[in-house]
Amino acid sequence: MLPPTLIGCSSKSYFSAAQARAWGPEVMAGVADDAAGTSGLFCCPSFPLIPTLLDSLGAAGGLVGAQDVSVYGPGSYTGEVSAAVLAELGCRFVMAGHPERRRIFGEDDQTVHRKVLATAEAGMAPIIVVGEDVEGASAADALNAQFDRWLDGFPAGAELLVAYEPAWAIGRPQPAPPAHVAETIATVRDLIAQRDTAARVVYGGSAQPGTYRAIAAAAGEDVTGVPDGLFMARFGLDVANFLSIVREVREVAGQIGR
Ligand SMILES: O=C(CO)COP(=O)(O)O
Repeated sequence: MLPPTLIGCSSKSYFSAAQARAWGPEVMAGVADDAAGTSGLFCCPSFPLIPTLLDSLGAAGGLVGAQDVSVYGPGSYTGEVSAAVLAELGCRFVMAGHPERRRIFGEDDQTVHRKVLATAEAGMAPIIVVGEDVEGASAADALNAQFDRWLDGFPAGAELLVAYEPAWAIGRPQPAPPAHVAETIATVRDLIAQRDTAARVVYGGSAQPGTYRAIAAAAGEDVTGVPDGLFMARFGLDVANFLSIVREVREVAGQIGR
């Protein structure tokens, strides 16, 4: 079962090798005095930087994931990285369905679905990045379609991390409005409850200091609207920023008994 609170950073293709070498140990030092330590902290770096993060954050109890995976198993697929080798290295997660993969690299639902199944079959947890592409479009409609198409045949009881990341809120100065996030996280939990998966849900899309507290405030009494953590890119690259988000999420999650 995944940790109850998950706070992660996808470094996309931002990190240099030197930055990746520094990030893990600096994050570990920053949580050394925290009872929760590295529990639930994760990083999804680019492929060549995975061993670096496994040797630091991964060896200290944090989790490491890949940003992509081949739809094929090991074999004659030049340039591809199989789920088997990611699992062998020690990855716990593989991302699938990110709007950048769909928009820039043309990945369709079938490709996302194959990557989700390849990840689960190799014993890792897919991070499905779900959400509406256009501001104002129905999040529930988008989520229903993505859950149906991407999780068809998903193994019963397998681990899954759902990242609600509305495409229009990624790479912006501010995240999606907290009330919208809280409402949609509750919808994600409904969809999860309809399936036999051991899933957690996080919010991503310009997530930054203040985001988690604001979502929790917007959710109010209905704590089903509060995600199990956050998934950053830009605002997680800087260790001081990442650590301040870790402290905030842990404090607020503790207040609602997570
Ligand atoms: O795409 C993201 C994580 O997958 C989020 O990106 P930003 O945090 O830079 O908006």
